[in-house]
Amino acid sequence: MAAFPLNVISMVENVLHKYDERLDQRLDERLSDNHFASRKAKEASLRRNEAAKWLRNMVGTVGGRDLPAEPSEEDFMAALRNGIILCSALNKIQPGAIPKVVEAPSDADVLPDGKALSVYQYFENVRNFLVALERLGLPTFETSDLEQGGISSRVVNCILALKSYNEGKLITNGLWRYGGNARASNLIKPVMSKDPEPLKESFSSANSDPSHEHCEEQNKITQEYKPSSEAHHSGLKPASDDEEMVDNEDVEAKQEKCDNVKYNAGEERSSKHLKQLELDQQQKESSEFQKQQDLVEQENEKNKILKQQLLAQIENKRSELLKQQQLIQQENERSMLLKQQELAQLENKRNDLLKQQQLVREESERSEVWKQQQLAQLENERVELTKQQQIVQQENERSELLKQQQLAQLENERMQLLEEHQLVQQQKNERINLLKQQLLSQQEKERVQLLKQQQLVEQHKESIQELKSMVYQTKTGMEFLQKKHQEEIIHLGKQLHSIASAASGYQRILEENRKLYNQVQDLKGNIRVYCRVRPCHHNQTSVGNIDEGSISLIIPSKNGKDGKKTFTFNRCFGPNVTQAEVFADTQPLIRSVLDGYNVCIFAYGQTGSGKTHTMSGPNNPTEETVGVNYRALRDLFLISEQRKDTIHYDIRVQMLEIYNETVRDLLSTDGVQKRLEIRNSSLNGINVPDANLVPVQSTADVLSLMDLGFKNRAVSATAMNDRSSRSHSCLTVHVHGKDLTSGKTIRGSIHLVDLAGSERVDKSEVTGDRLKEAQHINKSLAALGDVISSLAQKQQHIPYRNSKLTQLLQDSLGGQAKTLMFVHIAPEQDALVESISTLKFAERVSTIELGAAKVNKDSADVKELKEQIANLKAALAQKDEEAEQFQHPPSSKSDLSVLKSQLSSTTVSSKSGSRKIPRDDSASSLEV
Ligand SMILES: Nc1ncnc2c1ncn2[C@@H]1O[C@H](COP(=O)(O)OP(=O)(O)OP(=O)(O)O)[C@@H](O)[C@H]1O
Repeated sequence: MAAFPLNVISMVENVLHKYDERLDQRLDERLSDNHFASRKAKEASLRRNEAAKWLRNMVGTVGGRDLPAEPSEEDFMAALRNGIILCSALNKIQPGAIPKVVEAPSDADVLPDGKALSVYQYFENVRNFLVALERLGLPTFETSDLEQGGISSRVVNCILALKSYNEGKLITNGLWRYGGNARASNLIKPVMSKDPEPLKESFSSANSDPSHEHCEEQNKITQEYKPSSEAHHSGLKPASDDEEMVDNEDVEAKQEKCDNVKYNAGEERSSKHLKQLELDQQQKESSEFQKQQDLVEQENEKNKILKQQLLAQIENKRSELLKQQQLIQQENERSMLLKQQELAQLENKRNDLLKQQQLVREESERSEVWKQQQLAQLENERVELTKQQQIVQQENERSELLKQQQLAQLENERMQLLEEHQLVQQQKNERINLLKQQLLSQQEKERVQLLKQQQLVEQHKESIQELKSMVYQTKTGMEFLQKKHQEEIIHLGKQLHSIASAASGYQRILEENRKLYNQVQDLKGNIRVYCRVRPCHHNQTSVGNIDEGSISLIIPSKNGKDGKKTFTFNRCFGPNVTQAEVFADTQPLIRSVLDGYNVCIFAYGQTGSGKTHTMSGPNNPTEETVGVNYRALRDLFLISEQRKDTIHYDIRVQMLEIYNETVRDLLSTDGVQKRLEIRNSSLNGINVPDANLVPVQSTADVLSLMDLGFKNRAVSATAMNDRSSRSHSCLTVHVHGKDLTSGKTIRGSIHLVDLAGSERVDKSEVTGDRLKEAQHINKSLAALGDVISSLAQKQQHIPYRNSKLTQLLQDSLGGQAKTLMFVHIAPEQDALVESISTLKFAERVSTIELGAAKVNKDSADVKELKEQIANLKAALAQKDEEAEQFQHPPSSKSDLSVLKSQLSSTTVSSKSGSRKIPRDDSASSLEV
């Protein structure tokens, strides 16, 4: 947690601690102050109430109407301020003690000036009262004590003293606790009284007979409670009936008391009674005290509860504060965490975005390059197409022209023949008509000249004979002409037949040509091994001399004299060889695939030696740097396009991966990587039925499928190369062709195999899964070596079943199949051991010697084949000539119907396939 919240917490804790301390202190102070003050107030109010109660008893409720039973200090002072109640009470105790009391006007009485009596007018009452008290020796107070702000306790003390005096006077007739001295008693005189006797009387008889005293007392009491008329006379208002009754009861009780006293008269009884009274008084006081103590205790109890409540409240507040602190702390931590998470998320998002941007950029660059390539390709195709269209058009035009010429010629001939025929017929008719006319005239003449006519008949017979012979001659001439035409038409038919057979011969020649072509490929070797050295990453190269067919490695020795090891292959490519040069020897095999052969191209070598570079090219390939895969596919589609008039090709693609001896479909789009089985069927040969076999129309189609395949391919990191492929990938193009003339079908395929890195296990510093992968890779590569070398040695048993790789490629690794292996080595000095092991493997599978021997052995055949090809070319030239001849129509005339039938049969045979007798010049660059 940050330092800031800690400081805050400690500060809050300090403040709380101090607050607690102060709170405790104040509470204590308040409790003590409150306790004392409330106790005092309580006591004061008790005393005030007691005084009020006594005064109300003394002056009656009516007289003391302004004085409530339990008055507040204010009310109490206000009620006594005019001194009437005080004077009345004193006069009750000591009648006539204050002879003149200034009375308050009754409610009905209204002063002349309409105002209440002023305070000063009552001052007289208070002053007289105080003087009387002084005389009685009772405690007094200042007149100002009755005003607001005065000391009420002094007034209350004074009244309670008067009360005690009265009680004492009633009971002990002068022995009372406030004074009790004779001086005080003697001093009591009526104030402003003209008749001081009553006072004198009462105080002078202080030590007289108790019974007398009691009687006196009774008299006084009786006097005190005289009928209302007397009370009225003494200045007090008459009491109400209830009050009167209570007073009477009091009087009766006192009377009874007096009677008892009388009854128990005597010193002893009197003293006992006094003691009893004192005890009562003490009990009363103690009960009073007890009450006060109880009140104090109750107060304490209440204070305790209050304190506890306060403490509980404080505790609650403290715990609430603590909770709030914790919540704040938690909130701070949570917000810190959230901030960190947000930051992390933002960072991740930023990284993702950067990656995506990078990917998008790469993708767009790549697609741009591909677009350009495709555009170039399309342009080429378009140009090619235009050329072909032009050629076809010219051919059509030429044949159309020929036909028209022939037709025109035939029409001319027909017209000529018709004309000739009509002429002959006309001559014949004319002659017949002439003869008829002559005969008619002759008969006429004969009729006329009978004799003459006989002679003439003889003459006519002779001329008819002549005419007959002439008609016969004409007929014979016609027949001769007819015959001649027939012969000519038959000759034309023969010519057509020979042209048709020349066309089919051309197909046969093409077929033979294909065979010869592939025989030549065979002679070059069915298994060919090429070595390729990639550019060195630093100066210390282990590669010595590289010539066309061999490569030597420099073997350093400890004695400083370096050794040299040479390896021989079909061809060796140095670091500066272009991709086109590498592909040059592969190119003829693409035609073989379209001729129905199986071809297998491998890239072998340790990780980082350049396998992918050879097969696919660098990361962003250009027209010059694209690899074998692209070039092979480009040629495949180009040749199939060139042959489209004679053969229809169906091309399909499969892309498989062999990882840890399991076959997986790299063109799977559902994301599920199933383990696939390799099957061998009599119809389709070796195949993987569950893998996707996608029909393609162009190189672009294959490239997009390859992209999908590369994405699906398992690529994992090793200590040597972080882009190392740990599986074999196999792109297979299946070609199914149908000859449009003969209906024959052709099946061929090409496998483009990028093998997994061939490095040794110990050097890869791998364990666990990686070790298992490496073991599987090495095992399958060894199995491939075994199969190829067994094939090269023409052994009886070929161990195809030792690995999934050889099982999968079985159809393309034997018989007529062609195998090309590009062996890659890294030229660096530290890769020397690996390079030697790679080249040894390659030499083992290489058939260079066998191929060479075969070339030597069959060199005569090659010559013969070359001669055959030359002969075939000559034959083709002859056929061309014959075709040329066909363009010139026969000059002789023959029967029209025969000619027509010959022509119609020629057209039919032309439709059935010999319409065009191509030399296929456009394909000549690739074909042979
Ligand atoms: N003939 C070459 N000319 C220029 N650069 C090359 C050549 N051959 C390989 N390289 C470069 O060397 C590096 C490693 O090559 P490449 O990735 O093709 O090796 P590899 O054997 O396919 O490795 P892996 O087994 O990891 O796939 C790449 O950067 C590649 O571009």
